[in-house]
Amino acid sequence: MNHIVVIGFMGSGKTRVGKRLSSDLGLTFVDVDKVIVRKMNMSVKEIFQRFGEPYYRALETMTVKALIEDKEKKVISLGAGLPVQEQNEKYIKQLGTVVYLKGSAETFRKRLEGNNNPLLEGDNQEEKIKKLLKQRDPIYHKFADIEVVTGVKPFEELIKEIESKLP
Ligand SMILES: Nc1ncnc2c1ncn2[C@@H]1O[C@H](COP(=O)(O)OP(=O)(O)OP(=O)(O)O)[C@@H](O)[C@H]1O
Ligand SMILES: O=C(O)C1=C[C@@H](O)[C@@H](O)[C@H](O)C1
Ligand SMILES: [Mg+2]
Repeated sequence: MNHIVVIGFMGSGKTRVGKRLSSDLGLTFVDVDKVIVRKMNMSVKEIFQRFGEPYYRALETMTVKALIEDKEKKVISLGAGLPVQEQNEKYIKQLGTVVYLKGSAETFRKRLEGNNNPLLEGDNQEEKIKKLLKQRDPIYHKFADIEVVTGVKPFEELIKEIESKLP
């Protein structure tokens, strides 16, 4: 399918950018985390706590597979950890045009203050963000058809840049 797929680290703006692209382009917006939360009627944190991370990852893969079969073109934001799971590699490529919102650990640290994500729980959020970003950035880069940097220019300009690069 030829969806528009927004990827990037936690706080990179996948939801905000995805929603805006969908309204500009007249397409439905789908946030994979939200699809799962709705289906399970539980927060991401609760799913991690009750069933464990591998279970959440399996739900992500199921959701992506269903979206590949969805014939209505959409803007889709993927969970930040989804592209990192090897089992999803072949599916992401089948989803559509991938837009990577790249950014610095400092940008994400500021945006993620008070965030409830299970992977950033506890002390030293800054170190956790740096370590995860270092590991994940090359993976996001590998999937990107379009790569833009978030946190350096105003939101409106970022949207214009992405829209000018879309096929
Ligand atoms: N280009 C931008 N400039 C400034 N702030 C932004 C920009 N994009 C997003 N933000 C802000 O950063 C925060 C995180 O954005 P958003 O929730 O869209 O990120 P996300 O990638 O969906 O995060 P998550 O992985 O946690 O779902 C929000 O407060 C949002 O308004
Ligand atoms: O970065 C991650 O691995 C995650 C990000 C969130 O969007 C959720 O998908 C979940 O908390 C895992
Ligand atoms: Mg989001």
